[in-house]
Amino acid sequence: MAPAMALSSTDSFDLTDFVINKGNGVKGLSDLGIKSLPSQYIQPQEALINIIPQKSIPVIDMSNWENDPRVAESVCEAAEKFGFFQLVNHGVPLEVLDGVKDATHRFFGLPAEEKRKFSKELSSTNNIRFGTSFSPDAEKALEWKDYLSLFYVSEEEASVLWPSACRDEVLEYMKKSQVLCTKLMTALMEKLNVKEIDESKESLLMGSKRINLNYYPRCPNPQLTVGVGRHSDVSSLTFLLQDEIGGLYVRINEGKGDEDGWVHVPPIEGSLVINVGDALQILSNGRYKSVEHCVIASGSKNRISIPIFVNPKPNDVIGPLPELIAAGEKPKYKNILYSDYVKHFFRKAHDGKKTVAFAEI
Ligand SMILES: CC(C)(COP(=O)(O)OP(=O)(O)OC[C@H]1O[C@@H](n2cnc3c(N)ncnc32)[C@H](O)[C@@H]1OP(=O)(O)O)[C@@H](O)C(=O)NCCC(=O)NCCSC(=O)/C=C/c1ccc(O)cc1
Ligand SMILES: O=C(O)CCC(=O)C(=O)O
Ligand SMILES: [Fe+2]
Repeated sequence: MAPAMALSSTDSFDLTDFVINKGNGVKGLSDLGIKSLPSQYIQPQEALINIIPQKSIPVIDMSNWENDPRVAESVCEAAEKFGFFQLVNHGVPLEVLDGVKDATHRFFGLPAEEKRKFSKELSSTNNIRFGTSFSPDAEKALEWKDYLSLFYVSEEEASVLWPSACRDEVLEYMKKSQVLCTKLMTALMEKLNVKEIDESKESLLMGSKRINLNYYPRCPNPQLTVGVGRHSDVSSLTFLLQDEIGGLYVRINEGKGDEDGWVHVPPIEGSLVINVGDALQILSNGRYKSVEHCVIASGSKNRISIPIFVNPKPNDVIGPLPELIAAGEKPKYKNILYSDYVKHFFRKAHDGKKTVAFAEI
């Protein structure tokens, strides 16, 4: 490791150049051994959260999925009430989960010049992007996170273009989680009286996938910044694999008096965290909740997480499902081209639940 450094505003060190342009990311900063947080990462006070220690999101054991309908019922209930739950005994092999976690460390352990080949500026395709923070051009304060984002098109494209340090393990994880994805979507749809997932529904619910590898290095003054600011996902469902460090917080009882606050999602070995995204909130006409969440940085450990965002296809038009409107529900959202919705999300800084207002009637 490089000798410990103190960066201050008087140093001639060009942080943007080092972190963003040269591809060192916040991992590069952390590896320098800096002793205090650079001012660019200091978040305004309102970004920091009120934590409720005694509450949690549901943990659902899927062992009896096939012969006990109460398991599917509890998934639907959790998606309605919390928008977030953890699954254990979900059927995705533990070796596959360990494999993709190792691969994530392998990718971020590459030299900056290697990772930078996948940056927006140098990548040969928009479907692959290595970056830092969320939307550095639009943010008042940067976020303490590096990422690799992979939009899945085909095995062929992945085998040619994805980084070899993580490609095989990422593909295996995506493949092995598909059965679980179909099970959950089928149950969530049945509860809405949508009996069959035909080709067009399949496209709307799970027509495209993006996987992100997130790296949150050890941070000096972690309480002054965020790993990821408050946001809701724009997916239909997100499958999140986190390591043993912790730091993910979910909002509960939004705006409902003094219970309003944030609960920790404790790491459970072998579990997957599932959350509803904006697309499913819109499709279900607000029945399933896409809930705000954020990540607090760690002062002592390097954390990784690996979300699979299961989405509509970019060219799908999303809006409340026709079955719900036919049953007499008043639509709460307009029909909107999904790629327009996603572009709107990516072009601004994280701003809690505000993205969905873009689709509200
Ligand atoms: C609109 C997409 C994303 C890109 O299409 P494109 O034709 O390549 O469009 P652009 O290259 O013009 O990208 C639009 C904007 O999004 C930005 N962007 C393009 N991918 C990215 C990218 N992975 N990352 C962060 N900016 C990007 C991109 O930089 C650009 O911003 P700007 O340069 O300011 O105009 C297109 O692939 C699409 O419709 N995909 C649909 C499936 C999809 O990706 N769904 C999103 C699931 S991701 C999700 O739910 C949550 C993600 C998330 C991620 C980080 C968090 O901190 C929190 C949450
Ligand atoms: O790192 C985590 O636990 C969550 C990350 C997240 O919310 C996201 O990538 O959308
Ligand atoms: Fe998220």
